[in-house]
Amino acid sequence: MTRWQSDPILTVEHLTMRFGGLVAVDDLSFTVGRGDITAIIGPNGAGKTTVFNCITGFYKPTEGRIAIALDKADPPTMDRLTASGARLSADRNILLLDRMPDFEIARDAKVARTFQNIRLFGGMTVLENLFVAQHNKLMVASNYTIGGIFGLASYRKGQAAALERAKYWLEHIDLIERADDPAADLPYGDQRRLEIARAMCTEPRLLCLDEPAAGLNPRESAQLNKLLRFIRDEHGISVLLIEHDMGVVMEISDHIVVLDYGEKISDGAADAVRNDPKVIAAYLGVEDEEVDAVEQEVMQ
Ligand SMILES: Nc1ncnc2c1ncn2[C@@H]1O[C@H](COP(=O)(O)OP(=O)(O)OP(=O)(O)O)[C@@H](O)[C@H]1O
Repeated sequence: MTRWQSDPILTVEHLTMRFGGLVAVDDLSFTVGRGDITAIIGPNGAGKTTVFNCITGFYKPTEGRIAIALDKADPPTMDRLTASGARLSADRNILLLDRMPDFEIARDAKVARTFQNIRLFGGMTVLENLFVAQHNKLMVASNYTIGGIFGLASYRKGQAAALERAKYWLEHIDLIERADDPAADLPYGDQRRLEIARAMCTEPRLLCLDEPAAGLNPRESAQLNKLLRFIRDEHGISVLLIEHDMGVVMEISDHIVVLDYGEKISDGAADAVRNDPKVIAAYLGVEDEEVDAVEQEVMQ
């Protein structure tokens, strides 16, 4: 059994998102395996970003359930939780993201996200960008008081740990030499990796990346692949990404979910999805009736 079947960290069930009369996501169900790199792919307008916006709390889904399981997911517990109207199960193992505002999804469920367009603080240094990402943790260490910031040993310890974490990620994205430069001065590919490092400084459980390879040259794409593999293999973090660059998707994904017009048309390992006639048809833009013909061609 695959990890997305036996140990899902994220379970999306019957997710529907309507904007007026437009159904952007239509009864979508899929899971994300713990420790897997999972890609959501599909043609423009397929609903990928809308799915991300529902998972990260930017949109409240019209219908459906989105659950994070800290440890092994247990469907009966999930059902009891849904029926109870609460957002956290009694055993504190399952969180229902569709019932949480975005800041709680980031803070409590530990879902981190990057966006299609780069959202670094361009005027701040590279190091400062990684430091501000840890603001929440530092505020906890200060006991949320000014006295804490100036006096508490826990704050000083938290500050030292935040710096260590920032340094660690700068070393792993090969930007330690640029730590004091403004983030806006970095080449585009470096800025993309810095955004991912910034998300990693929040110590997420699930890292959601919206088109991380967009605009990268082949060398930068290779660096990105290496970083994402490192995050999965050395840190065991589950990664969910939206990506149009099929080179990146096929090379690093353990699991691929394909959307078209808001519906799931394929779901499986890279090889299965790559050869799925429905996926080929969606990308080539042929009509439904022509899928059979495409299937025949692929099989030959
Ligand atoms: N806030 C919104 N209000 C109205 N319609 C929206 C909204 N957000 C998305 N849509 C529509 O929902 C559909 C899915 O859009 P979405 O951005 O999720 O697709 P996508 O697969 O991410 O596309 P792309 O690959 O081009 O980024 C599109 O028809 C889009 O116009």
